[in-house]
Amino acid sequence: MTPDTDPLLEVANLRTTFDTDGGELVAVDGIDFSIDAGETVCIVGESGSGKTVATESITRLVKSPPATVTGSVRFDGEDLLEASEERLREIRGYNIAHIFQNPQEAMNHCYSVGWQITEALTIHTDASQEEARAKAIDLLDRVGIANASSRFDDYPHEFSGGQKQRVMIAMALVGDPDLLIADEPTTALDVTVQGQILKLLDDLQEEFDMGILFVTHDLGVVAQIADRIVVMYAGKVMERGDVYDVFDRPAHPYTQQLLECLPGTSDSIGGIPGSLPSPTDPPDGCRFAPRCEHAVADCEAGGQPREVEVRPGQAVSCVYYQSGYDASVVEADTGDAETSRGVGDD
Ligand SMILES: Nc1ncnc2c1ncn2[C@@H]1O[C@H](COP(=O)(O)OP(=O)(O)OP(=O)(O)O)[C@@H](O)[C@H]1O
Ligand code: NI
Repeated sequence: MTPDTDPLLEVANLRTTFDTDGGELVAVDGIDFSIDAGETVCIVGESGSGKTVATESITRLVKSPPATVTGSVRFDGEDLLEASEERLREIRGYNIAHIFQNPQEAMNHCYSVGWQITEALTIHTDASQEEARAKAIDLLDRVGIANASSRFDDYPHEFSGGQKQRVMIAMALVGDPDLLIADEPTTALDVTVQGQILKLLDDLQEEFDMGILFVTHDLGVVAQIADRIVVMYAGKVMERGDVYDVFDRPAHPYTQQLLECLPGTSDSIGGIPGSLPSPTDPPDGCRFAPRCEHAVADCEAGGQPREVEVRPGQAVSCVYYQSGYDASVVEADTGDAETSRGVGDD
């Protein structure tokens, strides 16, 4: 357990909206989460839940306008939403690194990968070209690019998809970031390469004591890497907690359904019935209520239910956990055979 120190990143009441022709689109609607050094937090949720917008709001990568970002994002004691654009550029190049879902888009085709990796280092530190080159080659080697020194001057198109993703990781890690934000970094890759990259992130995390914020809708990946999990739905947090607790005893019906849709389980085909509500016109009450088999009238009134802690560190935003309701109605039957692992001494 981490001692009682401030988290590395503390996001509070983060709200990101876009001005669209259809009106104000609320992509992220007042969410909170934190990450400690050395910890991996996964944000999960269906497509369109606001995962990417939330993570890109942290260093204000979302374009403004049309985006408006409010709330607070404290990183190492500094509020990034108050920081100047110049300061943010410095932070992005050095303290908080991003790996984007699509390496094609994030890389510049006109420059060699070596140049692209070293650029951040030469801009943000007083490293010489030679030092930067040596570090880049070391990183390329460590992310598993064979013959790294001879590939330094190759251009992006000379690398396969999996290699490009590794190059992206090298690029992200060159400044020894304190926080790595990885948005579906392995989705496009085959399972073997995906496994290698997850292992690599894990190794590097241990070495650098990096915090990792990892976005995915693949709960299999979450199971491999997460310490804690934040379940997002339609711009809101539905549930959060230690990954073992949430997987063993998911409290929110949405989390339960997500877990039932894991590949290999009986309901995995087709996903959760229904679709996300309109982000320009979200429903009253719990955002998930229109798709929830347990919903009662109170689920469809007021705002998203306030979060209730169901066990230390695990909190859920569901009417059934409010006073006057019987949470056993929604409590998951996770099937003891599948989760026979002993619940620790928490
Ligand atoms: N630049 C933008 N302008 C307007 N709306 C946007 C913009 N970027 C994202 N959105 C909207 O914000 C909502 C959240 O999108 P976001 O990309 O964060 O979802 P996500 O959870 O990352 O989904 P996925 O799993 O598909 O990546 C969606 O309704 C999306 O259409
Ligand atoms: Ni996304």
